[in-house]
Amino acid sequence: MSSSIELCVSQSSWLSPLNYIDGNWLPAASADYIEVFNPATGAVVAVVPDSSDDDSLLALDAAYAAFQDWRKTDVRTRSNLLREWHRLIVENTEDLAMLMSLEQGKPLAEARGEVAYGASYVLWYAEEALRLNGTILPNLLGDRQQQVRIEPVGVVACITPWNFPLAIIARKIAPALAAGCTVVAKPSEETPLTALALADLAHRAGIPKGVLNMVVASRENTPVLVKAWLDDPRVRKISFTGSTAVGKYLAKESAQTLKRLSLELGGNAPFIVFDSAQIDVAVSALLQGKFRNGGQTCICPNRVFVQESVYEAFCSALVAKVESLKCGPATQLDAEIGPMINAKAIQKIDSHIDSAKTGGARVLCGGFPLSGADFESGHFYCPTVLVDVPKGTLFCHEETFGPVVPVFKFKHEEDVVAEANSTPYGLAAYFCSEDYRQIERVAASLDVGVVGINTGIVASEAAPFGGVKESGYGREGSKQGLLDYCDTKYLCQSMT
Ligand SMILES: NC(=O)c1ccc[n+]([C@@H]2O[C@H](COP(=O)([O-])OP(=O)(O)OC[C@H]3O[C@@H](n4cnc5c(N)ncnc54)[C@H](O)[C@@H]3O)[C@@H](O)[C@H]2O)c1
Ligand SMILES: O=CCCC(=O)O
Repeated sequence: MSSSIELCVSQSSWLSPLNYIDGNWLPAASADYIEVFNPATGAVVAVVPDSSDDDSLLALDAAYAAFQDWRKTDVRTRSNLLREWHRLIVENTEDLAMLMSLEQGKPLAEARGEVAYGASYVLWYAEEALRLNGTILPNLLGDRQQQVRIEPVGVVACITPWNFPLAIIARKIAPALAAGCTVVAKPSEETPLTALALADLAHRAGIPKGVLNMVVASRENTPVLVKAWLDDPRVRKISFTGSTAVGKYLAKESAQTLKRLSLELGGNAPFIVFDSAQIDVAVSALLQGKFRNGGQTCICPNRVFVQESVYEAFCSALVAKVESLKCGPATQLDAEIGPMINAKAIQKIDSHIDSAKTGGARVLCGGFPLSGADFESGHFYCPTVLVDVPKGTLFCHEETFGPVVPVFKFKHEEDVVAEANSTPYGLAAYFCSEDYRQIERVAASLDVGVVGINTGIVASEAAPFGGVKESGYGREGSKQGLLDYCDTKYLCQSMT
């Protein structure tokens, strides 16, 4: 029998938030609002401002003004403010996790994990800020000294998706502030509450007014709100995480003012099981990666390729595990898979499964949305394993973003590597093998930014995270995630 709780956020201001601009909490200039829903129940959790370009320009004015001082603020002060922000995030883990589960649906244990994960980037960049050194070049010119300085790019616009409401925005804001940039941010309209709570904690940490600004808008108003930033030369960088379609639009529209871009876009990760793999290791790696956030993770394995000699053994071990996964709302403490974000997500999953079934795939478990009292909103999908999936089905072209494992059979290493690389995406790839030569060969041949080998969990604040091809460019995490917010300035000074 599972124990259940009420999702209860003790800080009531987090449930009626406003835009955060220049250190103040403001309604939208239009005074319009939008509702935020709990994807597990369909109930309205809160209302937030439906902002437009008036609001995004106000935020930009504040960020631009604040940049003039923040860029000159000594690095120790910036680092200490980030440390204090980190401390408050950790101290408020329970409220942040409850809020995240309410608006995004992920199980509470996973939401707590995301708070720790997101906070780890804030601490990392508080530390890395202290090591952002320039260089004096070797004396080649004799009478002139050459030095290279690292400077903040300026005002950064951060635009984020709904699937990791805390971690993704934290790992943009923290390095931007560490580098000396100021920020205008727009979280997803599906999950703005956690981001606004982070802004509240940044305010309490003492981050000066105007350094961080956050505005929220409906899907309808978002293009006009963001266009004001795209067209304005004061915004020097866009850091975006979301779909490839929107990423391409931002790249095109920001070309007029030649902004720097970091684009963390969609993926279609392959997961390859070679015949030398340990089956139990491969199954558990797949479960870790695939079912994170109910399959709604950009680096989730989306296509599973299994070598023919281990195909039957792997599939039956996999099905036994998948059948035992527990779905439910975050109010049930033993739930492992929460709801999908909305009804459109359920339709997409169904369409991928239908396309595979039409091509001859067999469903070994799941294959349908869940109904009943625990699944009130209709947004829960039964964890699914499909086998004998033919090439060319929708799984091969688009990310599914749901708890579905399509399994493809393969014979030869070179064929599966070609197949793995055969999408326009290049974010993550995984494989399981115990053959060290094969590990080296395959890791080198996969056209992606992130590779998991005998593991399904790869991300950490110390690692550069990001993709190649149509999964985008730029990296988050690691030193590189800080340098992406910096410009290089070369000084050549006469010494005579
Ligand atoms: N590579 C990564 O690190 C990573 C991480 C998480 C999610 N994702 C990807 O994000 C997608 C899921 O998130 P989503 O559905 O929120 O993506 P999305 O692209 O629809 O939305 C992302 C953000 O962009 C905003 N947006 C939408 N239209 C816009 C426009 N015309 N101009 C400016 N902003 C606009 C949205 O309001 C939201 O804040 C998936 O493709 C997933 O793979 C990638
Ligand atoms: O969805 C993408 C982010 C996932 C991660 O940070 O590991």
